[in-house]
Amino acid sequence: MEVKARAPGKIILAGEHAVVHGSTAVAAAIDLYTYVTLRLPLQSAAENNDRLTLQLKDLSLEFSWSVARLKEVIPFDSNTSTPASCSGDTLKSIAVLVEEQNIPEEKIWLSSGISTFLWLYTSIRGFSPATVIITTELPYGSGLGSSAAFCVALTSALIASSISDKTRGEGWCSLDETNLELLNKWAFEGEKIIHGKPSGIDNTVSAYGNMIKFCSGEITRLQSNMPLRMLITNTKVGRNTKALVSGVSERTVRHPDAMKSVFNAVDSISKELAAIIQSKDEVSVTEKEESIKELMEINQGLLQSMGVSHSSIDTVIRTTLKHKLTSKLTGAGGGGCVLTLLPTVVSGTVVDKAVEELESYGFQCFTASIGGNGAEICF
Ligand SMILES: Nc1ncnc2c1ncn2[C@@H]1O[C@H](COP(=O)(O)OP(=O)(O)O)[C@@H](O)[C@H]1O
Ligand SMILES: C[C@@](O)(CCOP(=O)(O)O)CC(=O)O
Ligand SMILES: [Mg+2]
Repeated sequence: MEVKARAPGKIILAGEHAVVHGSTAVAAAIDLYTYVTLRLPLQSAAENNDRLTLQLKDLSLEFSWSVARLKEVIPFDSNTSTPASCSGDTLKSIAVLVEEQNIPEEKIWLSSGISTFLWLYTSIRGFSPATVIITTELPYGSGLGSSAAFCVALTSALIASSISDKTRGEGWCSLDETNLELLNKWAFEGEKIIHGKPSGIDNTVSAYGNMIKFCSGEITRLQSNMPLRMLITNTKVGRNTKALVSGVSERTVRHPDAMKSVFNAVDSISKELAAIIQSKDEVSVTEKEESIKELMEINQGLLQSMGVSHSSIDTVIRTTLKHKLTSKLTGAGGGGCVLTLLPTVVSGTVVDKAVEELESYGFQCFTASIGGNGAEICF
C-alpha cells in the first residue's frame, strides 16, 4: 500500500520569536512543499521485509533500521490516539539509533529531523516495517518552516495510512477536521524535538494553510482583502532555530521587563497588521501598503533588539532600501530568509534591479504564492 502527503512551508509576516512568549503573530502558507511517500509492504511480504527505511531523496541519503533493533532500543510507551511529548529518556534512546547511522559530518544538522522521524513513526504506527521517501522544495533551516512542513507531511501520511475509506485516484485532498487537529498535535510534538520550545505557529499554518493570526495556540483564519506580494531572499547563511529561540529566552531571563515591552510592541504590530490585511474599508491599497511597510520596519527593529538579526539580513535591508523597498527577516533569523514587500505600484524594473543586486551578493531571490492550501493526502 502507498500513501502520499504534502505540507507547505510558511512565511511569518509579523511576530516571530515574540510568539514563543505569548505575543500574537501573523503567518501564511506558501506554495513550496515537503512531500512524503509512505510504502507499507503487503502483510504476506512483511516477514521478509522487517526494516524501517527513510530515504531523503534530495540529499541522496538513506537510513535504515531493522524492526528488531527499534524494538530493542525504543521503550514502547506510545499511544496512537493521544499525542504525547517525547520524554528525555526516549529521546536519548532514539539518539543512539540515529548515531548508528553514521550521518556524514556536513549533514549532522539532520540528526534532530531523523530523531523526530523515528519518534513520530513509532508513536503513530508502532514497529511496523515501511519505506518512507521524503523530498522537499523548501531550503533547510532558513526560516521557511522546513521543520514544520516535514513534521506535518510525515504525520499526515502516517495518519492517512490508517484511514479505512481510501478514495483512490482523486488527486490531492484535505484531511477532515478531526484528523487535521490530531496531526497538528503530533506535528507540534515533533517540532518540540527540533525547536526545543516551539510556539506551534509553523505546524499550525502548515497543517491548515491560508493566512492565520496565532496567539498562545489560538488560531484565527484571516481573509485577506488586499493583494500581498513578497520577495523572498535566502541569504543562505545557515542557522538553527533551536539555538536562536533559546538565545531570546536567555535574554528574557536577564532583562524581563525590557523584553516584556518588546514582546508587547510586537503583539500590537501583529494585531494591527492582521486588521489592515482584513480591512474592508475605503482606505486605498497604497495607504495600506504604506502602513504595512512601517510595521515591518518596526518589527525588524524589535527583532534586532531580540538579538536575532544578522549582517547578511542587514545587507538585504540596505540593498532593498536603495530601491525604496522595505524588508524584515522571517522565521528565526540569524541568516536565513528575508521578506521584502512588493507594493502594487512598484514597477518590474525596480524589482529586477533589486534582485540583480541581491543576487550579486550570492543571495537567492524568489517569489511564492501566499495563503494556499495546508496539508493534503493522496492515495
Ligand atoms: N525534509 C527533511 N528531512 C529531514 N529533516 C528535516 C527536513 N526538513 C527539515 N528537517 C529538520 O529540520 C531542521 C531545520 O529546522 P529549523 O532549524 O527549524 O529551520 P526551518 O524550519 O526554518 O527550515 C533540519 O536541520 C532538520 O533536522
Ligand atoms: C522563531 C519562531 O517564531 C519561528 C521559527 O521558524 P523557522 O523554524 O525559522 O522556520 C519559533 C516558533 O514560533 O516556534
Ligand atoms: Mg523550523
